[in-house]
Amino acid sequence: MICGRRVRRFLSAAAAVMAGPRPVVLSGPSGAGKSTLLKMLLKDYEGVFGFSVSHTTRQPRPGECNGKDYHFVSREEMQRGIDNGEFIENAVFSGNMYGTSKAAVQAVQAKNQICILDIDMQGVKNIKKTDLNPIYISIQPPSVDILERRLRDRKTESEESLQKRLQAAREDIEISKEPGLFDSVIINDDLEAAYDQLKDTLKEEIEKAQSSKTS
Ligand SMILES: Nc1ncnc2c1ncn2[C@@H]1O[C@H](COP(=O)(O)OP(=O)(O)OP(=O)(O)O)[C@@H](O)[C@H]1O
Ligand SMILES: Nc1nc2c(ncn2[C@@H]2O[C@H](COP(=O)(O)O)[C@@H](O)[C@H]2O)c(=O)[nH]1
Repeated sequence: MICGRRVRRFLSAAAAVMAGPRPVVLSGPSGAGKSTLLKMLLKDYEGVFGFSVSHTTRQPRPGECNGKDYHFVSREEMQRGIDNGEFIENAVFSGNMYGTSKAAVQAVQAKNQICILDIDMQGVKNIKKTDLNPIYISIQPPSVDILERRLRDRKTESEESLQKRLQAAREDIEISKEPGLFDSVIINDDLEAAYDQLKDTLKEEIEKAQSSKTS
């Protein structure tokens, strides 16, 4: 009996190792600081994290790279991929289509890296229906007024897009308070403090990923 239990424990530990590190979902309002924080992680922990490159139908911003920041595609191409079952999740945000392809996640997991998904609240709800089993982290702004200032200063949005994003942000701020929806909710007021909190939340996974690289 004890032996059976030990074998089961051994097998489930072995399965966890074989499955690789748990992915990480970073969500939160547009402009809350998700990309800023994830770029810090990717730079400081080279080879430990890998970014799940989403598909989108929105136009690239100055400096954004196709295949690195997003796969920029037409609505027709995106819809074809969705119809062919190529996406784990997809959503319409501020009038544009976004989605996480199975290939994007597999490309990171094949390298045994911690896969980071930067997705909106609809994506969070849809990923919860899958067996991806990520760590869910919400990045929140200190207030809607500060969020608006950051988005305006970023100079990436038209007035129409900015207003849509602010409306989605108000909804996101409310939904993110739902108990159990996120493993951690980080208020990005001071950037360094928010980054420290993010690293602390991911400490165990980072250590596991680092030790599996050296062993
Ligand atoms: N703690 C902070 N204090 C001041 N400015 C910040 C802070 N964090 C991020 N920013 C700035 O706010 C703007 C929005 O940040 P960022 O682009 O990372 O947001 P995001 O959540 O990834 O947005 P989106 O979902 O639209 O891609 C950027 O110009 C960034 O430099
Ligand atoms: N559900 C998904 N949401 C995504 C995905 N990729 C990005 N996003 C979210 O969209 C908004 C807007 O992004 P932006 O780059 O246009 O500012 C933001 O909240 C992202 O998190 C995705 O694959 N699925």
